[in-house]
Amino acid sequence: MAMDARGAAVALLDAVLGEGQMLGQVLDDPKGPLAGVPPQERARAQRLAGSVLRHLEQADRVLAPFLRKSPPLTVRNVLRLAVVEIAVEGAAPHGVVHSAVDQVRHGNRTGHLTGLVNAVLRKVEPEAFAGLPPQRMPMWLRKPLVGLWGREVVSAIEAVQAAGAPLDLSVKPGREAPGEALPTGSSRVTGPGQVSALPGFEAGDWWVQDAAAALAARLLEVTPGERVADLCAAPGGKTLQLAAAGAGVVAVDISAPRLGRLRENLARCGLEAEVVAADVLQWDGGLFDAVLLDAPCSATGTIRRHPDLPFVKDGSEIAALVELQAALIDRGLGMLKPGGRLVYCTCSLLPEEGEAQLEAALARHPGLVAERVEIAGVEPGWWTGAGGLRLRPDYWAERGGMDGFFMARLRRG
Ligand SMILES: C[S@@+](CC[C@H](N)C(=O)[O-])C[C@H]1O[C@@H](n2cnc3c(N)ncnc32)[C@H](O)[C@@H]1O
Repeated sequence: MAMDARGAAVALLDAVLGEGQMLGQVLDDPKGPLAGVPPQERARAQRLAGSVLRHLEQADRVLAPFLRKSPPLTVRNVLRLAVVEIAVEGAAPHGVVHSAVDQVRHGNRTGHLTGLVNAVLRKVEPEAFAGLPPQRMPMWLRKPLVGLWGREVVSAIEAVQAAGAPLDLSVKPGREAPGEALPTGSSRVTGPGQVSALPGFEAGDWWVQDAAAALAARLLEVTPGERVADLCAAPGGKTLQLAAAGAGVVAVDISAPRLGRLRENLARCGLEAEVVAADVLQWDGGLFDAVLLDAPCSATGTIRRHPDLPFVKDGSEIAALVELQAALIDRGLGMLKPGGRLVYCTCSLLPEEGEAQLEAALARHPGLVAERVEIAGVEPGWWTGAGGLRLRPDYWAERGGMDGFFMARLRRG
């Protein structure tokens, strides 16, 4: 029997919480647990698993009084899904309980736990959910952020993360996109739906890109005809912006599969760029008027779109990333013509991948300056004293927030 959306959601949760896999990895794996699940069911499963991961702490709190002994992970995930569906998704309890019992009955060596699942789900009070604070970030991330911005800001970020992310679109000049126009020029679509079904998708009038991410290319302010390198470019949101602004773009990334997506995006939107598969640290493409460097990072600014991240990452890779980011900055600066500019950005909340990288780059390169420029919709308070732009998920909280990002524009003397 083909797996339905609930079964697929539990399989996703098992892979994230049991095997430390990211949701995208599991969904893209042709031999993974979701192989053969029809697209609509997969999409619903992804949405449900995401909702559970955003509310796992509360679900466990609500379930705890009724579980003297912790059942196997897959049964816990069935219970968590049921509680979240009722309390957060507003599903009818009767159908949810019936489905949960059914899943456990037909599961791998879980049939003997149907009675427990039935009894627990009939006792829990999903209303108890409402009084609980939003799920906290893991301590390795939360602690430094509380030190930096205080508890209130961190709680506001967590509230935005729990609500999930709307869909932001960057619009090709002269075209239109559905949704609400944001102050920085992106369009925001709320509510679930298939991206490819939105008006203008086939025509390539817009592409999906978080509103905060879209500010990096704006900060670079390219003009038509400039030679621009987009380093670490795939899947290409920023390449599309630079190409749409009329620059001659060379897009470089180390990952061939991700560059495949970049090429698809260029083709759909009728835009052009030279695409190079290479390690930026080894690549020599001559000199450029401007460079955009979107360096690999902890991606801790994207938790509202990637609720699996806090359960898979533990911060152990950050030191190596910080080293790589500094090497990439130095390489990118070396590609600039005299007087050229480089925008460095990361979708990280952590200062070592943002503010501290700016400070260290300025110290390593005498004559280098950080430039602050006017960007429509960017509030003065988002700039740091050193001339970087710190974007936090709780900015525009009432509208659904934005990704956390740090970006800075550096000019070579
Ligand atoms: C944050 S993502 C880039 C997102 C992209 N700029 C966009 O706007 O769609 C970071 C990218 O860096 C690439 N990458 C990591 N190390 C690299 C290296 N040494 N050389 C080139 N690309 C690298 C990864 O493959 C990944 O696609």
